[in-house]
Amino acid sequence: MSIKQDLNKILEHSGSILPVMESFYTIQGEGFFQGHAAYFIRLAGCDVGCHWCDVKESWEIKGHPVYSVEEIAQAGSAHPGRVAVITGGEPLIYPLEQLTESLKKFQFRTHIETSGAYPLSGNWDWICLSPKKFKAPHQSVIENTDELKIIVFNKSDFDWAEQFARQVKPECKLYLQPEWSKQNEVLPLIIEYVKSNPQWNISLQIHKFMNIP
Ligand SMILES: C[S@@+](CC[C@H](N)C(=O)[O-])C[C@H]1O[C@@H](n2cnc3c(N)ncnc32)[C@H](O)[C@@H]1O
Ligand SMILES: Nc1nc2[nH]cc(C(=O)O)c2c(=O)[nH]1
Ligand code: SF4
Ligand SMILES: [Mg+2]
Repeated sequence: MSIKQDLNKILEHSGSILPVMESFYTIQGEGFFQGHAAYFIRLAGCDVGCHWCDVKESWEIKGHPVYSVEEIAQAGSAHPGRVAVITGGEPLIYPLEQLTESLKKFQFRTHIETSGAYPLSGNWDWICLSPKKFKAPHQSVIENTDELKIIVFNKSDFDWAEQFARQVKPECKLYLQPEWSKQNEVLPLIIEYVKSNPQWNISLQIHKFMNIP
């Protein structure tokens, strides 16, 4: 079955059940909450197709177990941290109201990592938008973004980043994150860019340096 057919089967349940590739209690390695303990829930399924995606195993829905939103939230509640980060895959391919409602019942703060390629759903304490050239982000996500995180693959990405910086709300945090395999090449450019444009910050994927999930 194609991802579309697998997706439609899940969508019949209106977000009460979701496919989970993995979940883990770790340290947020990126962006504004970098260094904070957080419970990550990685939903399966993405059709954005970034060629440099560091979790391509998350693209397919098939083969990943499906759980109720209560089971998903309950599993995380065993840990002392009270930040839940929903990532993927592209989490917004699913309606996420029921998941965020369940997480709130367990006193979680709800954070999302998204490309914004689908309309916003769910009740979020923090929205991190990492827009992609391969599928443009929805206005509903852009206007509610708390943190804009641009992946820098080459020097043309700085102008591209500024297009989004103009669209987010004024208090939105701005981050430039090197594409992992291009780090040696682009990090010096990012450093110079941030020194000249101090409204931007650098985000490195510190979990990869610490060898943690
Ligand atoms: C795997 S994605 C999942 C969430 C969502 N699909 C998205 O792209 O925002 C999680 C974060 O990792 C970033 N990311 C993915 N591959 C990367 C890479 N090779 N280097 C740096 N960041 C990467 C994404 O841009 C996103 O901010
Ligand atoms: N530690 C850690 N921090 C992260 N921040 C965003 C991640 C993601 O894949 O969404 C991620 C991840 O995979 N691990
Ligand atoms: S949108 Fe996110 S999960 Fe999907 S391919 Fe791009 S980086 Fe990977
Ligand atoms: Mg990751």
